[in-house]
Amino acid sequence: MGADGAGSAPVVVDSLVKRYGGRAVVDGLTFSAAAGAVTAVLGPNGAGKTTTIACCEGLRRPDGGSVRVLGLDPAADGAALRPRVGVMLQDGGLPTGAGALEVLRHVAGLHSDPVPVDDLVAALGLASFARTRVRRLSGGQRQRLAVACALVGRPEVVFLDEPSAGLDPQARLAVWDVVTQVRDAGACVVLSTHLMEEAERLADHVVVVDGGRVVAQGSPQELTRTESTLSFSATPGLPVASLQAALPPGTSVAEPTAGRYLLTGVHAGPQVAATVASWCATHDVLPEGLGAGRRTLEDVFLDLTGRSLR
Ligand SMILES: Nc1ncnc2c1ncn2[C@@H]1O[C@H](COP(=O)(O)OP(=O)(O)OP(=O)(O)O)[C@@H](O)[C@H]1O
Repeated sequence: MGADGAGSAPVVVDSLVKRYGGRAVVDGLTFSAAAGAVTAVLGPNGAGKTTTIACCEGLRRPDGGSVRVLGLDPAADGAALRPRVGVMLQDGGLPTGAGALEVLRHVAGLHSDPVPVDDLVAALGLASFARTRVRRLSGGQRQRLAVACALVGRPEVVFLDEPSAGLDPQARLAVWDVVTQVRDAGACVVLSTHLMEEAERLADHVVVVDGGRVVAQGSPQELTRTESTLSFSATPGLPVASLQAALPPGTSVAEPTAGRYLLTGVHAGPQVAATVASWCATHDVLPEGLGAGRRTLEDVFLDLTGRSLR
């Protein structure tokens, strides 16, 4: 979705560059995020996700390229965007002296048609710490409160920086449910994450970022689609050209990370598996985990960058 109709999308990031001390930590990043969809900016620590989201929120000024949110410049048009955009910062950014519910009520009061606070309290499990001061909340509690504050104003666009980082599995599911509801109500949700599962479960469009650049983007299905893939693990440094030569023409064999072998361009049927097993036997190699399967986003990232997301 996200890349289609980019000109009219609620969020359009075009060739964004952000430098710190002369180093481009965001280096020509382009993507757009559609209404009624979750767009996940997925990448490892330091990939530039927070910086990108901060530029979208108007908290950082781009050094190059442009960001448009609802057709406006977030760095210059903050006052016009504030009522229409929900923001959740990675460190919470909440007043620490007030009680959790007090903070949420206060934020709700800034909006003309807020979501009933009790609904968010129930959906995100905030009741048990409603009266606790923000500074005394655990990281996960603070995180859930920050998500509630980002959503309470029924924003047209929501930016969530690592919304479920540090949450226990139950709280994570609660956040995913709420985000899905907001998306289904028509909002444009942009979130950053390094959690593969979060991107796979939540996102309609995934922008895979590494070193401040987009290395791939598409729906999780598009990114992981492949007619057939066969993989196995074995001793690093096997002669892949020799294995490739033993397989049907069009097959390609790669070792994206040491000791992990990936076959693409071939129908991964029993014959191919048998050929791999036989080649391994000839080379005195035990192929562990030899099997066909859909690639995960983790595989995609690994294949594109040679590194793991975690
Ligand atoms: N204010 C700053 N001054 C200098 N360098 C910065 C600043 N903010 C971020 N960086 C650097 O920019 C790079 C990208 O950081 P960013 O926080 O955008 O990455 P990220 O993808 O969000 O990572 P994480 O998953 O760890 O939050 C990192 O190398 C970081 O150290």
